[in-house]
Amino acid sequence: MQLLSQFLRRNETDEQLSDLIATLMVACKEIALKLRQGALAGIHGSTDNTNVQGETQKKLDVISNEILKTVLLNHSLVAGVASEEESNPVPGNKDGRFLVIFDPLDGSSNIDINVSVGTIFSILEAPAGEDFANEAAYLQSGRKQLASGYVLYGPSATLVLTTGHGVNMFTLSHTGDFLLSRENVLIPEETKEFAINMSNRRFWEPAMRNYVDDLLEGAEGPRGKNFNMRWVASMVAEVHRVLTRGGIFTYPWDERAPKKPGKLRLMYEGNPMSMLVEQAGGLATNCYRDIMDVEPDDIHERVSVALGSKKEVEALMSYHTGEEPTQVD
Ligand SMILES: O=P(O)(O)OC[C@H]1O[C@](O)(COP(=O)(O)O)[C@@H](O)[C@@H]1O
Ligand SMILES: [Mg+2]
Ligand SMILES: [Mg+2]
Repeated sequence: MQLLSQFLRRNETDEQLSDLIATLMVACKEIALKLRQGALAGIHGSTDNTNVQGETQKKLDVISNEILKTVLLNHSLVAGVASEEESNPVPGNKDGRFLVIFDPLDGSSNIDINVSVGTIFSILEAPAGEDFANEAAYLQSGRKQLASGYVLYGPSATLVLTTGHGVNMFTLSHTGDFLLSRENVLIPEETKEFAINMSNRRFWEPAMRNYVDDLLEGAEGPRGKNFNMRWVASMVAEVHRVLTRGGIFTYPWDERAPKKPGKLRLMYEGNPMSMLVEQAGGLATNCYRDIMDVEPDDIHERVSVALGSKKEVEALMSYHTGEEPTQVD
């Protein structure tokens, strides 16, 4: 069994980047421990606070955010962090080399019902001479990411990581180490499984309605095969399924908030997951173009997401031939 640190060394990963990833895992292990204790650790329920996204913060959203901030900002290589749960980026060491962007707890609605949640992260180079309290330094496209990944807190805690050379999985052992459990993950090109929140159907673009309607027609319809559907309501769990056995996951634009390009966040969710999916041979798009090509204007910017098995995402895109829906003001 190979330790995460041994694996990174064997693959000649930049030493400072490896050091940062190890530090991130210190924080994720702490979150995993809290989750394991569940109600006994006082992590269930909501706070009275609303975050910058306008969402009520769960207790564990706040706890995870604090753990990540404390651990990362104590690291000399970290110039600053940006979090889904923070209104503004938080500066670290002005001479640090990295920026870390994270969704401390993804799938928050699942905490209280004991279903999988996760931490998603994206690592960027800190541009020299910038003010790391200001979001301008962080507004880099997904293509600039040095590394990205997530830790899925499920029946086992699993780190899924890319440093730009494929995707690998590491499972947290009883000794507290992340051990290599799956190497060179590749997403099958074709699938018969899709994931979308069907309750929003009436708000989607006609192209998305037509695509999903055709999937539902099954073997008798234009797609000529039967599809199955899954919806966990934790992006980490959905992406993990896609990376493990293929599939398509989409949270598309919808007209409930027409000025927002989608529900999910470009910097905290869209970009890191897109890097993993592309590195595993899949596609990650906003239905019209690659998510990692979107130039961010705002640290909390939203994005429409359609990712997974290459041929299925291409099939979805072939329905989207018109103009992209309006983006932010
Ligand atoms: O409840 P809905 O609308 O189906 O949304 C589920 C989606 O929202 C999210 O929970 C958003 O993430 P957060 O929990 O970090 O806000 C995704 O993980 C998931 O895909
Ligand atoms: Mg999230
Ligand atoms: Mg979150």
